[in-house]
Amino acid sequence: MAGYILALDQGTTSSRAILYDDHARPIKMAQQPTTLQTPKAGFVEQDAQQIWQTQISCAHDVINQAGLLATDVTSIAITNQRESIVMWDKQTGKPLAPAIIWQDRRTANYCKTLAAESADNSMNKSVNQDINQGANHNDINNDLQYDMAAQVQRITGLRLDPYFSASKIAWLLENNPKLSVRASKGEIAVGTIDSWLIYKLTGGEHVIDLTNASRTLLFDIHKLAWSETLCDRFAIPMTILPKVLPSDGDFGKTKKGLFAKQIPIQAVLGDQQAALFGQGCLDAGMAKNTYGTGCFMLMNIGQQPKLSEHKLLTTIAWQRKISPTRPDNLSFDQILQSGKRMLQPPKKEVTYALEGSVFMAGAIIQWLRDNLGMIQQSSDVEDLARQVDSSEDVVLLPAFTGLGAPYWRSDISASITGMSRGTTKAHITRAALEAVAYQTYDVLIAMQKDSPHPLTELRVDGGAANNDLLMQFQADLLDVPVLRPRDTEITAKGAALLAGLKTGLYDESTMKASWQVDRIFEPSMSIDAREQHLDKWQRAIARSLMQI
Ligand SMILES: Nc1ncnc2c1ncn2[C@@H]1O[C@H](COP(=O)(O)OP(=O)(O)O)[C@@H](O)[C@H]1O
Ligand SMILES: O=P(O)(O)OC[C@H](O)CO
Repeated sequence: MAGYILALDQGTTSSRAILYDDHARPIKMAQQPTTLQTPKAGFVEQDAQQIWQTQISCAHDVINQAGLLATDVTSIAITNQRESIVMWDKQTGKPLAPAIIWQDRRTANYCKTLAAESADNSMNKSVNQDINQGANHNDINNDLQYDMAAQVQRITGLRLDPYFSASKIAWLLENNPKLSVRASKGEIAVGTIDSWLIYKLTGGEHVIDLTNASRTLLFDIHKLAWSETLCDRFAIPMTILPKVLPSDGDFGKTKKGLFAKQIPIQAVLGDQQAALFGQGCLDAGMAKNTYGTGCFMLMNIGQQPKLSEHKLLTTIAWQRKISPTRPDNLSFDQILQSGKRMLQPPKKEVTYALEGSVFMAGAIIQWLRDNLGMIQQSSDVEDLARQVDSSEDVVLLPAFTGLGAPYWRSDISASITGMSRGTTKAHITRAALEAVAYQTYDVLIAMQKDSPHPLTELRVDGGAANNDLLMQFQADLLDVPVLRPRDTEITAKGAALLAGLKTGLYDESTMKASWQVDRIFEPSMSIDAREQHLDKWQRAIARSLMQI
């Protein structure tokens, strides 16, 4: 079978389109930057039309640059920044507000108030109904009164935090009475970035994949459906939410005239889930860390949605149709002769992941570049940091938008401490890189407590994973080998692989062959040095948590 898969990767800082051939090899990429707006403290927005325009323009460019025709493309796969939301008019498709981006903290107080609330009786009743109907809720005692945050975690696997979509949608409705009225009349649609792109690509489908739905704070990860209880709690009419499909579902075809032929959209995954898939972390216990704008460590935990006891998230890694395997010793003829009972339909299997979300990683480097002008481009950071042997006592605590996992403190701010008269920008940039690795260390420690699987290696990807100094320091801190694949555009590849496996363009051997190691960073730091580093970080964190 021949053909190409067009993967669309809509990230926080850019839109990308990559074409993969029938061996899942990337043959061409087009990329365009997108702009973040921060109109007020805590607000982080993007122009939804710019997201669409850059994405579709990359899609056209990459096909042209590869010298292909749209007829050569068998499927589109989409992967995207998660949690960010777009609200649009169902009739005209016009965005009704700027996209609110995952980093936005405008709803911090709202979430804090909700988190402090005890669930009222009606809420309890409703949640208990959810609990009784759902098969796999962990540790549930119906007699207990749960507070809102605990209920949110039980239903969604997430935390009551402004990071997720629900409070962003609630904010838009609350602050725009007209929108609220129109929402109740079913005139508007809301969705995450995958939904928005699919709507624009197909000219009207209002759908979302399960992994993106699992980041909204409105989705029951046990029952695999929108939670009526949480939609009520956030006052979000369920009619404005998209229809949820499996990650390898049929998301519709591109509308006529967009490409020379109508191309089916056959796989959609949130970007971190796509990276887990693309890194080949298909077995429970395998983990990856993506160093992009933020840093997201995900560990495959298999088919049970175990809730974290250490402030991590439980999220849906993917839902795929799995064809039942044929009994080894029987031929298809024998199976047919023994009756149709053995020919079961494909199962839809859900895989879950534990996740530690760190809000600022590569974004710290952007801050050094754009706000302090210390470097011209992000990749310059390594040479500058190498001008000194250590960051000495300098610690950069990157709480620019609060701290994510495992602290979840939206109320603390960023700081640089430990500077002396001799401190140079090289020390500060080195401390910035170290902060990325320290945050990952904190997530890993929480993950090890939650998971029965000891981490034996960490697969890495994302823009900042190209930084050798950072990757070596990461391996030293974690004390496990860090494996960087040759192709660090793993997010797009993960989505493309899923589409190819669904359509039969790829098989398991394509999947195996597509992951090749570029470099293994072996831990080499002495125990003493490692402890000194960690001690310096932990003291800075402790000081900062006592702020306010
Ligand atoms: N060599 C590098 N060292 C450290 N950070 C880098 C380097 N190259 C890129 N980055 C950072 O990586 C991020 C871009 O990575 P990418 O995976 O494209 O992010 P996203 O998908 O979030 O848009 C930017 O924040 C940039 O500052
Ligand atoms: O755009 P990225 O790669 O920084 O990813 C953003 C995440 O999906 C946010 O949860």
